[in-house]
Amino acid sequence: MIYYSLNKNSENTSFKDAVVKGLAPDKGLYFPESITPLPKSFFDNIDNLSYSEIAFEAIKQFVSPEIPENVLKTIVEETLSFDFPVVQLNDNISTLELFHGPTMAFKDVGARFMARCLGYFNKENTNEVTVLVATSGDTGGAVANGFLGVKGVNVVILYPSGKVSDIQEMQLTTLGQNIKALEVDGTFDDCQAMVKTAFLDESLTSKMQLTSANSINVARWLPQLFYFMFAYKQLHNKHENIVFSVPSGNFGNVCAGMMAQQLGLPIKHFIASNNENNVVTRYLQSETYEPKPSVQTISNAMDVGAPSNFIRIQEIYKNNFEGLKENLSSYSFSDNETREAMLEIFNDCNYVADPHGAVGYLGSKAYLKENPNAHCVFLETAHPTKFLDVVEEVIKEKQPLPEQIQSVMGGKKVAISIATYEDLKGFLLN
Ligand SMILES: Cc1ncc(COP(=O)(O)O)c(C=O)c1O
Ligand SMILES: N[C@@H](CCOP(=O)(O)O)C(=O)O
Repeated sequence: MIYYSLNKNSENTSFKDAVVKGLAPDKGLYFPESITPLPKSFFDNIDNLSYSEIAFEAIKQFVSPEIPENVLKTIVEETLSFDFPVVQLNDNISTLELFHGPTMAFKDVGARFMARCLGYFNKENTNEVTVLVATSGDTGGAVANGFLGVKGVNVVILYPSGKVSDIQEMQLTTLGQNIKALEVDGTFDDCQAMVKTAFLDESLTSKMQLTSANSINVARWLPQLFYFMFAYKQLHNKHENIVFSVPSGNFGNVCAGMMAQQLGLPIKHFIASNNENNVVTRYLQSETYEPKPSVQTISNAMDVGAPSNFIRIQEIYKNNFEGLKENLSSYSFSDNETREAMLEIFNDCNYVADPHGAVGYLGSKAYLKENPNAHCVFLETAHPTKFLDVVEEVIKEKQPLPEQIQSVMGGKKVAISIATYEDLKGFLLN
């Protein structure tokens, strides 16, 4: 597949180069040159396909010819070694649980897929690659886990000090080996801006090969389209009019859902469910795109003021505002509403949701008021115990800790404090 830069000021490139570079030289995100829908028979036959078979068919065109089919099969099978169950909460609302991987958030699939692609491309390369990651909570842990011990790859994670949960912080600061954590005096947007600046800094890029493991990177972002296909497989015999409510921050996940739809997946509509960081909710109301500094919320991984992937969404819709509005609704909710939703889901559905999933639930309810015939699936993007304080305080019940969470408890935090881009540069050069 050929990829082009959305800033339209760099040369087109291959999948391999897009993965190894992360961001185009003109600072644009890469986007595939074409999307060929899968045949109708693929969707008609989806009941007979395993998750790995679905994923293989769905991603093949985006990674070939650089990743041969036999290698891709192995990458996909290794990536998807856990479950993605849909749980029905009532007649109109289900949740797709995306937290059964090693770090218990939906980032595990993209991180594992990308680590394997980079490992494959790096096999014969003796040069080391430095993977820079900005995280508001979950990407950092997933990338740390996915890339731990990968030969020739150094990972540097930037996270906003005091703005991630305790468990998220342990997941990204305690592993050691080739994983380094930088605790930034700032917000997630500051971390993301520093990472993007580093890619453009020739005094760095002339000395080291930098890439990104944020959804900037197509190998991290595109595998997220699998989720929507996995949910469809589980639901299409029971429900028509499937609508996905995606708790959104950097907008990679909902944009990946739109890619699944471009491949032919019959999705009726998307809902981008936001916390108070609601640049896209405001855009759909006013047609004015006005990023603002992020505010801190209990759904911290969505505390993003300037979402990276919105430009990819604009590209899918060719900047047609009305076309986008037909396919995407967006709502924004306060922390109080989120807490009330967590309690309602617990009392009415006997289900424990995390704050991000609860925002997705609220988006489903808001949409259903106007569209009562839809079946809404909100993505449960992280396990509730990653946000133990908030969850236990709201539902007033102790939660058992899954093995994946227990395994990082009590680890020794190692992180270097930084405040400016110059600090980051100094760290990388040393
Ligand atoms: C738990 C959780 N939910 C939702 C999101 C938002 O996803 P996206 O950035 O793809 O919009 C994130 C962060 O990416 C997250 O970690
Ligand atoms: N919410 C994310 C922010 C980064 O998103 P990404 O999908 O671009 O990596 C996080 O948890 O770090």
